[in-house]
Amino acid sequence: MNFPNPTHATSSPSTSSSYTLTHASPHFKRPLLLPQAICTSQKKSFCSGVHAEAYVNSNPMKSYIKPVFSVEALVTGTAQDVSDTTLNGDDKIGVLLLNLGGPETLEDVQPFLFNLFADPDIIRLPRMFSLLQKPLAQFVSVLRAPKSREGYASIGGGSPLRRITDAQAEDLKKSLSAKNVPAEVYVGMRYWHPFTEEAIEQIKKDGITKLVVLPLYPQFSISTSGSSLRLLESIFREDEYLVNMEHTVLPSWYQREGYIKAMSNLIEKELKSFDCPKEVMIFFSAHGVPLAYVEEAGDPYKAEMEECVDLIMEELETRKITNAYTLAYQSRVGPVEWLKPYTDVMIVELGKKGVKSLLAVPISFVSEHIETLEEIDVEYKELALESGIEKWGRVPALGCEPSFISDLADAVIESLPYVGAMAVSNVNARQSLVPLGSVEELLATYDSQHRELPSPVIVWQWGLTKSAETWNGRVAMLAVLLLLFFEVTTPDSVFHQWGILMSSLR
Ligand SMILES: C=CC1=C(C)c2cc3[nH]c(cc4nc(cc5[nH]c(cc1n2)c(C)c5CCC(=O)O)C(CCC(=O)O)=C4C)c(C)c3C=C
Ligand SMILES: [Fe+2]
Repeated sequence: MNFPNPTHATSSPSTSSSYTLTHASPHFKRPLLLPQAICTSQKKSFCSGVHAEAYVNSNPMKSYIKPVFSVEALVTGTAQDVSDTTLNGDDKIGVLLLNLGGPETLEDVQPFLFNLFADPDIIRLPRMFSLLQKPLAQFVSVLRAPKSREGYASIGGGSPLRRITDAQAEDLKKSLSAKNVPAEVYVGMRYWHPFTEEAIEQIKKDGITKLVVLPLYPQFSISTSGSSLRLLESIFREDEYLVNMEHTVLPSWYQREGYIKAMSNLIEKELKSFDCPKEVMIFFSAHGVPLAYVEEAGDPYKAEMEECVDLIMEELETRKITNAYTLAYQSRVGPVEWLKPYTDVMIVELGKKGVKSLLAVPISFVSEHIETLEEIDVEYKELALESGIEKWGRVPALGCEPSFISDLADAVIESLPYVGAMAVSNVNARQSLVPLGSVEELLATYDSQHRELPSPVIVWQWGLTKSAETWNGRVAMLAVLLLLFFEVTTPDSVFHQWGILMSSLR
């Protein structure tokens, strides 16, 4: 194995005084888990003469930060030099795009929410109560559905996520083909159609031999890419075909130059729509996660988000754009502490401080969805205008932006030399041998003890306001407590049977 010497691929963030840094780490201090950019790049030629930038990480345990990722190969010393790798003529390449999924109609909303809340990476109950996951998901989804349905009704009656992700898949396929890498691109959603299981069935039918797994989240979180990869891992583990299929995972890709440039282009363009672009505060708004995910389970989400924002601001600075900027976290649910600062609180504060122009930049997701179209465009805009901010703008999500799609295609091509087989015939051995190349390793890095996490959803229902939702929440809480009580006091709990019944909702 011949790895290049580590070098710093990213320079330290600008400390230009023209930036107003209002997020939590004023001196860009990063927690220990933060990816240190210990990689270097080499130009290599492979795959029908395609030139690609291949990144090789020198530290297997930190490989999650790199676009090209195969911990298992690195750990076992089987990583190949890129130049040694060619695709043989019989190879059929597949790319699996992983995404969240969203309800397509208002009738889909409750079962979609059920799937979301049934995910232990969203609500992680204490181990002894894990059988209550489905009854609880049913309960919470029924309670949440009316509010959620209202939101989806206001954006046209359903989530645009499937349509946009399908379009991204199609464009990615075209872009790969234009770069002389013919590949099939599949979409596997976590909580709604087309489910990951459906995508996998198609991958098997099509006889794919090399698979690149690409979660459509630029930054890694246990609750998003982590959850999708955990599901994928369990599907792989059960299946002889998949165990023998070569694959690799790109766990997060926010550091890619193409992505950073594409985001910067959108921001630069949108700034021009203001009368005085220099006076606009650039307001990055990321989807939040409960604080415990980061502080207790080791989710790198916050660190990756902060670094991502730094990289975008550095890129803008090279274009002489040195606006003040802020990073805040939106969409929190309930009084458990989520990542701070909160978007709504920050908007009010900025208004009080006399900020007059704000450009919102959704940063954690690459498609328009309910939280851009409703939460940012309607709720936060209204709040901003009430708070004294006079001019409001919003950067669109990347969607099918050609330079972004082209960069995703490059990321896929760069990862091809790192696909590796996990051909283990012994089922028991498979359990301990990281079936999905790097996935288990990756999850173990952050979530090694699979600790109990605070359940944002139950607590979120337990508010102190006098709204109807609060009363729903209190009833919900009472019912949950009763459920738990019966579960531990009755010898043959009825809730087991509920769990079985509810699995049919999937
Ligand atoms: C990086 C993005 C996301 C993170 C992190 C994330 C964590 C997370 N989400 C919930 C609860 C809900 N999320 C919902 C919708 C939703 N979430 C994301 C992205 C992230 N979630 C997206 C893109 C969407 C919208 C999909 C669409 O249909 O357009 C919902 C449902 C909508 C609603 O009722 O508000 C819930 C609920 C938690 C609890 C969580 C972290 C633990
Ligand atoms: Fe969410």
